Amino acid sequence: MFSHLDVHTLLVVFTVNLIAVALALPLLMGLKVSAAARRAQWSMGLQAVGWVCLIASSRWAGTVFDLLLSTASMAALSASLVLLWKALQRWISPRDGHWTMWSLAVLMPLAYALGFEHYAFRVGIANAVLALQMGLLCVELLRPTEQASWRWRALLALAMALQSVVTSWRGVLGAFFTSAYPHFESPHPVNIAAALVSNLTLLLVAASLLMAYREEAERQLRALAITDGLTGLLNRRAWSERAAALLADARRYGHPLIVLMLDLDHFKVVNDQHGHAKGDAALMLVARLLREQLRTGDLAARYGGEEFCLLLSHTREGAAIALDQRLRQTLRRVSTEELGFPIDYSAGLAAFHADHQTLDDMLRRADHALYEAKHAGRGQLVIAP
Ligand SMILES: Nc1nc2c(ncn2[C@@H]2O[C@H](COP(=O)(O)OP(=O)(O)OP(=O)(O)O)[C@@H](O)[C@H]2O)c(=O)[nH]1
Repeated sequence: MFSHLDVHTLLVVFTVNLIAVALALPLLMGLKVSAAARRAQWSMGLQAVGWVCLIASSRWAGTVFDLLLSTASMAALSASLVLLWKALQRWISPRDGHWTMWSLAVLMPLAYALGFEHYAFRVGIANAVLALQMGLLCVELLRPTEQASWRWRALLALAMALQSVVTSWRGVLGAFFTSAYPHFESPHPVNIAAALVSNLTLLLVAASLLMAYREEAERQLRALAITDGLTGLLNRRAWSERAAALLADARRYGHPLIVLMLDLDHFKVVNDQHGHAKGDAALMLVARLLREQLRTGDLAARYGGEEFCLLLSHTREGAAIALDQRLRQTLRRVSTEELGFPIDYSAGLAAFHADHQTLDDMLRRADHALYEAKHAGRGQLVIAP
């Protein structure tokens, strides 16, 4: 059915489409994108360079240009898969393994160039390594993860699996049936099928990369909506929603729970004496220390300008007082070391102890205790009755 198709034309069409996709991605995504999206863009760009070099190499078959261009092509194709791997690491979740991918991308073109005179060897090894890299990408994509939707992962995995199969076929033909596949444009049915599959998988890859990029942008927007821009802590609204849910759990299961409100002391003086930038640095430092000191499950928010609010779940008064002391000492020491002046805060603590209490009740009690701490001379914790 496909025997009248011409491999050279199919591969040229594929390469033209590949160039179009490589140019369209930065246009559609923009140039100021995340590291993952940038790597995906470069991956398609390198793949296009690889195919242009490979097709150009056939013009100078058997010459030194053939050696140079086809080796460059193998290097570019293999490196493009490494970049795709690195994009996936960010989009799916960080996982080691890029050293294996990089080693393959360095060793394969080297072996290809050194064994250039031995067609069966170089075609076999190049296609085997490319197919292996695609297979590894496919496995990585199919690994269960909560972080990325299965739709684009499945689409990209399908593309990688198909491409890996046809690339292995090419390798087997080149290595063991050399007379049937004397060059990469040979009109062998397997080669025609491979060229058709490449055109199909290009579409799948482009679509899934755009879906992955959109998903990442949506995730970033959602994160922006719930976090404070300066400190990266939860903002007041997000904290209140999550705190209300934790409070409902505490009420249902009878867990102890604490609300702790912190307000930095004499912060206006910090801004006036050291400048607004140092004031911002102080707020970021407090946020960093809170992140370091709190347990998973606790919630920290920047509640107002220089006010922070903590919800400590499964925590009794004694443990909260110990946390306050630890945090206060660390803040005094680290602010002196890093900012050049000490920072302290006043705090109000409210423990959950009455079944009918709402989050607003606890916040009111904590706020009142904080007010008393300020009036009692600052730099201290007051426990609400
Ligand atoms: N640098 C910086 N300063 C902020 C930010 N938000 C609020 N502030 C400052 O925090 C200061 C709060 O001042 P006040 O409410 O008078 O409180 P204070 O000086 O800390 O005094 P006490 O709370 O009574 O100890 C103001 O000078 C605000 O400009 C911010 O995002 N960055």
